[in-house]
Amino acid sequence: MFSFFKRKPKEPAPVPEQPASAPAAPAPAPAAPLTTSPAPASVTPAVATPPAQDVQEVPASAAQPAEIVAAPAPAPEQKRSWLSRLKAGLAKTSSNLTTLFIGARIDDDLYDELEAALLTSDAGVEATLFLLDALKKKVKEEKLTEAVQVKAALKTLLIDLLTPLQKPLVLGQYQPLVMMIAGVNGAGKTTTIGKLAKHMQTHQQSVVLAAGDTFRAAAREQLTIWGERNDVTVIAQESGDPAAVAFDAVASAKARGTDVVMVDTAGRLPTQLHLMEELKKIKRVIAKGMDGAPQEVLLIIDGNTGQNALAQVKAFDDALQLTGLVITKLDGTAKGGVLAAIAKTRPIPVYFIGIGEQIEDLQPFNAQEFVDALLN
Ligand SMILES: Nc1nc2c(ncn2[C@@H]2O[C@H](COP(=O)(O)OP(=O)(O)OP(=O)(O)O)[C@@H](O)[C@H]2O)c(=O)[nH]1
Repeated sequence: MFSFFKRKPKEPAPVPEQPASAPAAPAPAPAAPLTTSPAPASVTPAVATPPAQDVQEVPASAAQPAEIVAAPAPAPEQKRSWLSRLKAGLAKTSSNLTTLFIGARIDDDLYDELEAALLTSDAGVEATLFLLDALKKKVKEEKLTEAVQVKAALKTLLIDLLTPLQKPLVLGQYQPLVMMIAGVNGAGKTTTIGKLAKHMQTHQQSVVLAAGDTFRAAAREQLTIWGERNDVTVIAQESGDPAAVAFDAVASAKARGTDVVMVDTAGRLPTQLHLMEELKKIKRVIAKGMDGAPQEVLLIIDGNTGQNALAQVKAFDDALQLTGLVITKLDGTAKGGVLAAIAKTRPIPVYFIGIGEQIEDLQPFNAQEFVDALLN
């Protein structure tokens, strides 16, 4: 049910036929500029792959007016299945946050319990205090008297807090779109790349992968085998310069007119400064291969990491200027509140969340769905 948006060229407005004697038709109004306002969360693929000679390094939007067209809505049963799996995945975080409302009176004890529950869910001090303050104000202003109303008010506040994180990953804006993927060891980088590549393929996007995890030969082999099985070109090198692998992948995509390049990188801790420098170098070298690339720099975060995730976001963002996050392994974690911490402290778009190992377990982040699953 992965929802995509398609960017397609705008049809020129039809010019009505004029009789020879009629005054000249007025010049057509200039095409509306491509909207940059956030559309509903999703990945956004684009126009069909152009032939290699048409490959451009400027945004397609600059060359050709385009519009974003929503993909057809998913079948209701697929949507239900995702929502119920999301709910099941978030059950641990959810039970901490919801049981305290059962039969509760609205008093200091309730607020204390809620504070403890939010902190336990790793919402962090800043977001927790912000939510509690706003909630107390709302309870007073709206004269709420029932715990269930307080819970509903919390839901509204949480949706408001998380909605700025909801942003689509736009595909088709660049040829190719170059995505660099970073994160600590085991966060789910390679798995996420695989899932995204499959989703993109089903939406007629050609993909090339750069096996930039040159530390582990096994990682390179794993990606190469995966690519062979799934008909995705994988650029890998025996020798270990991840920046060179990324550069080659971009060159290959430009030559072949491939839509998307995803550059895998080896896992590293933000405290390993020389490895963070290596990431910066990979980014610089990609830019030498294509002006403005990588247009997307994603950090993959293990949802079980809790507050440490925030430290990761800050460190990787400082080093790489992240454009998006993917939060994996939200299934089975009690720390799903970390999204609130991110929203309050470093609101970088969360393009996708993962709740399992299957392809369909990675979906665009939707604040309303997420909070519904958390607080219902
Ligand atoms: N339960 C669960 N497991 C996941 C999810 N995403 C990834 N995994 C698992 O997490 C493990 C690590 O995933 P990888 O994709 O290898 O992680 P990585 O970041 O590439 O790891 P390194 O290459 O070691 O840095 C694998 O067993 C994945 O199947 C998820 O959303 N839920």
